Amino acid sequence: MEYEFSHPLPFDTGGICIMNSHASPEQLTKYILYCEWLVYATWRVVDNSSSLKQSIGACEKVFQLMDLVPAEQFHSKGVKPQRLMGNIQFVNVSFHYPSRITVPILDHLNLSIQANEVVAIVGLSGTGKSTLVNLMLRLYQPVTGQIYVDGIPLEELDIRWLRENIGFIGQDPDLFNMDVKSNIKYGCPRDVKEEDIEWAAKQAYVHEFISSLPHGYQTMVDNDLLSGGQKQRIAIARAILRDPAILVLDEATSALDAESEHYLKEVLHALRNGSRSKRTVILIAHRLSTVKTADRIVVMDGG
Ligand SMILES: Nc1ncnc2c1ncn2[C@@H]1O[C@H](COP(=O)(O)OP(=O)(O)OP(=O)(O)O)[C@@H](O)[C@H]1O
Repeated sequence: MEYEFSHPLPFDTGGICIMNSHASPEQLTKYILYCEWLVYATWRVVDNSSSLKQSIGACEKVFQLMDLVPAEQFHSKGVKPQRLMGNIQFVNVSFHYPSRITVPILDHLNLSIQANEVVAIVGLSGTGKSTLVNLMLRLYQPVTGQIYVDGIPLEELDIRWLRENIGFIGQDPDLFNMDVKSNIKYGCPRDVKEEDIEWAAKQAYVHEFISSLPHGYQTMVDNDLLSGGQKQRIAIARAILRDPAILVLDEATSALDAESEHYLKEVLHALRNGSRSKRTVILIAHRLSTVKTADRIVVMDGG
């Protein structure tokens, strides 16, 4: 609006100046153009000022986050054994979430998982299957009891080292908006070759699917382009590539079609029998077909 109304003023004053021989037509043209640019620039600045204010607000939040001191557990420099074998022991573990202290989730749980064992954890919804994994990843501390990994109490281990050695694949893993190869490589701390990426994809039974994409491993993907089962298999390949001693897989409760269910069964079979890929596998299972592939089934019932 202001931009449109700016025209009459320079024309009127300019016209008077030309008639009085105070300015030439060329000077008037320049003057009008400069006025237009000035008004246009001012108008754009005013127009963008609200988003500028929003950006300043967002920056403040980012700087506040950057100033936060990391939690105490990330400072601790615990034990970093040469190699993780993958033995896990829960001894008399009881737990309730800090926000719901009156609701016990685990009550004196004892569970021993041997290295290279494939254990399926089953149970009704809300019985504490994911909580078990949360405790193992040290996202929470048991209220009483102790968790041991290879015989070492969990809190004595370096937390970064521990988490680097545990691969976790959630029910609905996220893919990043980049090509499949980079998605599989993401977070891998060592240098990997193309063959390693393909090997991991083959282990996760997703190589054929990736090869059928228009640009194979170079195809750009994101969360919305692939099905839940395809995303989970790519996430399994990502986890396998890191070669963790312990792999935790939370099987999707929904959105897993028959084909993906079949593939998942094959993946578990490969993880159990593949010579290069021996590791402890904990499967939070929701389907009988996948449970059958496990060495042992643990039933969670009332903590
Ligand atoms: N962060 C949390 N804070 C408080 N309560 C929680 C939290 N996470 C889970 N719970 C509660 O703890 C109980 C056990 O939850 P958990 O997710 O471990 O069960 P689950 O067996 O894995 O369930 P599902 O099969 O549905 O995934 C539930 O009652 C849940 O509501």
